[in-house]
Amino acid sequence: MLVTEEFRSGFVTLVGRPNAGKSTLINAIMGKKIAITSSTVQTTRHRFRAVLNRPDFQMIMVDTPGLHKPKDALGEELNTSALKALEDVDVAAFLVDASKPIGKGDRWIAEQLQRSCAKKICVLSKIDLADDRQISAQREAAEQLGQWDAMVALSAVTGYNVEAFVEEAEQLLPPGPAWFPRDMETDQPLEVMIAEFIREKILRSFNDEIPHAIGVAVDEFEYDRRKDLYRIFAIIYVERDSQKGIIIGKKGQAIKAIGIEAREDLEHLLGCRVFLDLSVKVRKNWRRDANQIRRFGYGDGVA
Ligand SMILES: Nc1nc2c(ncn2[C@@H]2O[C@H](COP(=O)(O)OP(=O)(O)OP(=O)(O)O)[C@@H](O)[C@H]2O)c(=O)[nH]1
Repeated sequence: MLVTEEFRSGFVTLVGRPNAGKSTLINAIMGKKIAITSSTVQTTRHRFRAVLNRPDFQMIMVDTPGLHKPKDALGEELNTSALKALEDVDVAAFLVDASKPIGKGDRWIAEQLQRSCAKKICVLSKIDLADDRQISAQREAAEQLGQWDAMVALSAVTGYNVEAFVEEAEQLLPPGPAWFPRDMETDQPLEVMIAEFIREKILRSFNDEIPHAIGVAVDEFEYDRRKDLYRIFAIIYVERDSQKGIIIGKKGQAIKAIGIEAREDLEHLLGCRVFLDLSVKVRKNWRRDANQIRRFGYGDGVA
């Protein structure tokens, strides 16, 4: 590609408390589902990149696991991964949920951020859930948290001001050539995306302990050119026999429903029919086992 003087490119890391809306914002910017989202905190376990290609810039967005007080090895790995993503980035976007009071967690993240050399944008997210009074109070409170190069109040669900965020971030990117191929949208391997799309359906189907206790791995996937069909064999790992029973459900109803929903999403992602085989295995206490966490690719995404 011809690099003109005006072309800008660089890395924008999104950080915030769990559930602040980071993954939803990335999907809204990309105009398609790249990241999984759910109301369960700690949905994001992989640090991955989504690449926004426009004629005059390339913006590489880094989604990070929500920063929080870690309770186990998985939590620690996720925090380390998110903080690491602040090193060597051009822009850090700090998401603060506009509909919730600013808390200790937000203050701690803001402090970490102030140490980074990156340009900083404060994003007030989910403003569709807040009224004008709340938004302006949140704006004032966010200004007290640190020095920001820009502040944007937006809703990733309605799309309001999403483009304004992109424009602000673009202005803060340095001039430079594209770092990634111009047709690339994410650095997540297909296998990882498939496992994540399946995990999302489980997060959305169960409350409480189950979402945190599961890990999903693709055991095998192959494309049948003749039938234009992907055959995918995936394993859902749980920590206890009782959890296995819950995932499978009465007469296999629960796992069947997960399979149907996941298959629809995967057909959209892969652009062809999908045969999906899901099985459930117990791997005791995998969340305390750093090696197993890495095997799943959670945290740094390094298997
Ligand atoms: N109403 C509303 N809901 C939103 C908005 N953005 C995100 N959400 C919801 O908030 C929840 C969390 O969104 P995510 O994008 O998964 O949040 P996250 O910051 O990536 O979460 P972690 O993976 O836990 O770090 C989901 O249920 C989203 O649908 C928004 O602009 N408006």
